[in-house]
Amino acid sequence: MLINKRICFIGAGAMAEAILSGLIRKGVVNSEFLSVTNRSNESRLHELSQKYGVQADASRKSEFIKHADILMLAMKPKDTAATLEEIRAFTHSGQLIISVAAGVTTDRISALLGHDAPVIRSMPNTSAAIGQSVTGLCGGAAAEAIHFETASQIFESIGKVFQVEEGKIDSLTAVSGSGPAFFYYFVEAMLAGARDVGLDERFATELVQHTMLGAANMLIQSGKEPSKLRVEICSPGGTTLAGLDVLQSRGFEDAIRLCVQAAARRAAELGKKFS
Ligand SMILES: NC(=O)C1=CN([C@@H]2O[C@H](COP(=O)(O)OP(=O)(O)OC[C@H]3O[C@@H](n4cnc5c(N)ncnc54)[C@H](OP(=O)(O)O)[C@@H]3O)[C@@H](O)[C@H]2O)C=CC1
Ligand SMILES: O=C(O)[C@@H]1CCC=N1
Repeated sequence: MLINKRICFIGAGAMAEAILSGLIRKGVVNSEFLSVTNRSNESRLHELSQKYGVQADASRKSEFIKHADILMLAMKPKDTAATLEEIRAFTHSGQLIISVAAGVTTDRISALLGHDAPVIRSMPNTSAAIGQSVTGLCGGAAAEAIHFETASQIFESIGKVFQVEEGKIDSLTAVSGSGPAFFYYFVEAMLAGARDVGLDERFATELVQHTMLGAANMLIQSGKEPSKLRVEICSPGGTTLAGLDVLQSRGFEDAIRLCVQAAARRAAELGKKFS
């Protein structure tokens, strides 16, 4: 066991489950040190308590929060203000606050808490569910190296961790937070294309899954630039160039760049909207 601290999750959704299951699976925190709270869904708390052995009793919400060393804010950005107003009386400046809420700034969280507890803002992604998240971390004014170390330990249990300045976290959100969805959309389109050229769905799914996996591993293991890897596949007058010509003429690169820009803009807008 690496972290000997009580962690209370405020929010019991998909992201909370991905993180707490990673912590337990990797033995970073003993399940007895974990508590989970939500707004009203008691059956969800029961499910998490049965599945992971965490403390999840709706009637003990204020007690869990008071006694926690770390509060993990895992509610939707739109619910952050109401939630912090509800729980602030049970929080104190000796706690480490870690938020996963997209767009909500550390200043905003501190203002809502009304004290100067250290705040770390994180941006994981849904691959956390299989221990392969990419998580960005940034800190508020009171966050020190020790707080980053603790947060890194937590998020390393569900994948890779990168520390960034807060000014860059909206951009990171667009790339690694939303990125899996953009990738899945590309895969959906590949599957539709595979059907168009006469492959049956199950076979096409296997072909596409393993092709994407191999290509992703090539990117990491070969150390080559993606453009070089792409060019290596293109035979003059061959199939790949025939396909790429269509992507280029249909503005594929522009579409992806505008997509990432729009996502980053929305992260910033969420921050303003909930500030
Ligand atoms: N999905 C993704 O890819 C990523 C999401 N995130 C962030 O993670 C956060 C959580 O997302 P996700 O897990 O998908 O959300 P969910 O909607 O699955 O879960 C939200 C949880 O917040 C709880 N909640 C709301 N109000 C309160 C309250 N007052 N007190 C305690 N709990 C409360 C809800 O409880 P109840 O059900 O009872 O209403 C629910 O358990 C979001 O802020 C999102 O931006 C970050 C990175 C990636
Ligand atoms: O779509 C969203 O707002 C969240 C943040 C990153 C992934 N999902």
